[in-house]
Amino acid sequence: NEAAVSKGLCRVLAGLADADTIFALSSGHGRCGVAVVRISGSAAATALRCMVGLGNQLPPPRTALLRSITDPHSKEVLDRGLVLWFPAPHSFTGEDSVEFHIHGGPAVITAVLQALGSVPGMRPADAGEFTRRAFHAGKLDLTEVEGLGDLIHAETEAQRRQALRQMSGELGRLYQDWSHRLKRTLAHVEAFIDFSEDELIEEGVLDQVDISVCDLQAEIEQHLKDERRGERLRSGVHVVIAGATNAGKSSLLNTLCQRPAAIVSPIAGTTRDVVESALDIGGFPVLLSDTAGLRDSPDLVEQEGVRRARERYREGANQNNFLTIQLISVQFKSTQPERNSMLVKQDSRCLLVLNKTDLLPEAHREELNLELRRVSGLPPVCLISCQTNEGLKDFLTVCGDPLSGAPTLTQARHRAHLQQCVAALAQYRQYRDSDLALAAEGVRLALTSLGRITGRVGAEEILDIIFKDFCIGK
Ligand SMILES: Nc1nc2c(c(=O)[nH]1)N(C=O)[C@@H](CNc1ccc(C(=O)N[C@@H](CCC(=O)O)C(=O)O)cc1)CN2
Ligand SMILES: Nc1nc2c(ncn2[C@@H]2O[C@H](COP(=O)(O)OP(=O)(O)OP(=O)(O)O)[C@@H](O)[C@H]2O)c(=O)[nH]1
Repeated sequence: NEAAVSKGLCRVLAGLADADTIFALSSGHGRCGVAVVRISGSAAATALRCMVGLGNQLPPPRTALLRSITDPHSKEVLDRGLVLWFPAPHSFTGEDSVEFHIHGGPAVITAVLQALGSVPGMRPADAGEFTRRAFHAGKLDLTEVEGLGDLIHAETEAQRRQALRQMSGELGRLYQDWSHRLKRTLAHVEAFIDFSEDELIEEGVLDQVDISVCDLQAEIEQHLKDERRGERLRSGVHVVIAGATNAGKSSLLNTLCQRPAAIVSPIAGTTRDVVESALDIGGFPVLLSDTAGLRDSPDLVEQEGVRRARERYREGANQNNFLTIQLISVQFKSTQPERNSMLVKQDSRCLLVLNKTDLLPEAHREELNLELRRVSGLPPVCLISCQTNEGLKDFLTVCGDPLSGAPTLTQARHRAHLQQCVAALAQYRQYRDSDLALAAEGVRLALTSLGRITGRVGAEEILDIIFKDFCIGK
């Protein structure tokens, strides 16, 4: 009972906290031309009235006015800036909101924030609190909130595009559509359970349900089969260049990052340390590593380099955002160690690239390509030359894996819920003939899993996780 009381108390306190009016600097910190201070909550109008001379009226909604902004107590003018009034519910948060667009000097910002803090009922916002309020007001679903968070962190074009699509509700709509279909399906199953004995409902209804469940499961499974492209784009890809000594690994790194980051020399075994460079390849954020060429060497320093290279491949084997470029020189045939240096485990996350094509007569290319496939068992082979830059464009296209039209899964969280959804649909199919109540429960579970993605179910527990990456003022 005590626990219940304290839980209730917490909820009341949380309710009170939510009733606060919050304010924050929404533009970035540091000197800037214009800074935006946002205010949201029931006291927003009060703050506006006591800091801006407006007479008796509030300004027309969503219209910028140039006004003096004053301290509510001393009446001193703090700045002259633009003032906007967004009455509820037509604001970002859905609450009464005000914006001050002021000059970006640190002293101006501090003075305005201090003045706001002195207005009763106002407090500084926590990180992500404006967006949290927008979520609670139903302005955004969780996938849109996540999209917004990603947009703020986006560093490359492809990241920006993916985040914007998600923020605009593309992914949310897909999950919402699946939810609606499942709800209809569940209604049919429940109707069948309730009414079939009275023969008020025909047998065919369940066949229809079977088809819907099957179709949906297939669609979700297809959506899951994306090789985690969306997630990779979100978090970036780690690419390691592997291969024998002198294959041209350092040359490739230098060509891609357009600066002499790694030492290139005709002496085999030049690279020892792992050399890293952050790149933007076709909009994908990529961390590229050059490693020591794999070979047995009596040189102690080179042995350490080879050990570090192997360690890097091993680390990568367990990460899903890891790609290996297996680089091979066209001269590989003549050198047995090159063959030995090929990575043992080769899969779709390993790209076979053939370097130094400038040394290869045109007529020999196809032959070599075939030979390579035979030796490596890998399908796509890119042919490039770091000397002439031939083939690099095609190589980047293959690497860049540009975004296709369909909305992509972007978060491991979504994947987990979708997998639960598929498992629950399988439960329907398993019990459909033996125990229809249990089968219906499967459909209900599947619906719950989908609801968790958009935050219609059990949002509170994950809100804190999502918002921890948000900045203050967002
Ligand atoms: N100055 C300023 N710029 C900004 C924001 C902001 O809050 N302030 N944003 C903050 O993220 C982004 C824009 N997002 C916004 C989203 C919704 C509404 C809004 O007022 N929505 C109302 C009315 C919609 C309409 O008129 O169509 C609503 O949803 O009811 C405002 C900004 C980026 N730029
Ligand atoms: N002709 C030709 N030579 C190349 C090409 N790419 C690299 N080379 C030369 O091949 C030699 C080895 O290049 P590196 O980039 O140092 O090779 P690496 O794989 O990093 O070598 P290690 O550090 O020994 O593992 C250098 O002399 C390069 O100039 C190419 O496309 N064509």
